[in-house]
Amino acid sequence: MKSFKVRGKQIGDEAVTICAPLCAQKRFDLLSETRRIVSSCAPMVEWRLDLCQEAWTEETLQLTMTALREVLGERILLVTIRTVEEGGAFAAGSARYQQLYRWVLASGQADLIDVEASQGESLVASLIREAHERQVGVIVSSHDFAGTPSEAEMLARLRQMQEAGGDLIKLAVMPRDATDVLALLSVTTLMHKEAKVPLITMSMGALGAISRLSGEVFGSAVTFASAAGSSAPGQLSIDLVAQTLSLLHEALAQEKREKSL
Ligand SMILES: O=C1C[C@@](O)(C(=O)O)C[C@@H](O)[C@@H]1O
Repeated sequence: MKSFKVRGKQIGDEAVTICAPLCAQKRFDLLSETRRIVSSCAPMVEWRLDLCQEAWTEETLQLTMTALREVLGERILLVTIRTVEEGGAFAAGSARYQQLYRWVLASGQADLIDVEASQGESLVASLIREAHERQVGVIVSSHDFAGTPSEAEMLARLRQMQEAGGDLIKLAVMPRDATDVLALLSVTTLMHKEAKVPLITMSMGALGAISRLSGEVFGSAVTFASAAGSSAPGQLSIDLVAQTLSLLHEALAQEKREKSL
């Protein structure tokens, strides 16, 4: 697996990066929520733009992005518009989807944007091109809140998102039982071996929580954990996630050191 450098930090090297979602529903609450996140250990923040109910104009969005950046400092800022079809709140259609992302890119404040693969090849390709012109990275993503597809289907989706040109690729699925969690982890390990870009996967809900803690073992580069609100079922509190990740990281690092002696 390759890593991806963003804002001077490497995503996809050994240690898993923690990303805290910013879920404010009103523009008025955004900065106070951002300050709560900033007081946590999150090196990366995801602004869920779809959750913030506001009649955005280019001006208000850019002012908001600038204000967010001021509070976030050097933390990585990912901006996400999650559609209703994939578990989010955005229902305004693809023209508005593209317009909002264009304004986000024009603000010069985002480090990464999340583009759903289901938006279709041509929209995904043009958003990737526009993002790259502004040195912004793109996570191409796919979410299934209704279930966990077969391993073959999950692998095919991941390969397709890599083909589409994502700098990172992300798959979130909902387990019905423990076997579904194993299927997601198994696909993650397989893809981790062949992928040319960092991979982010999660099995959602309480059943899948283990997948949010075990990225270093199976090959998922980023985990979403809650510092000021949760954006998906199964997200755990950031402090517990950070402790568990470092426990596992230290165990793996120690074994590596011992083997190299
Ligand atoms: O794609 C993802 C992953 C996620 O759905 C999760 O399960 O943690 C949370 C979303 O905010 C994010 O955009």
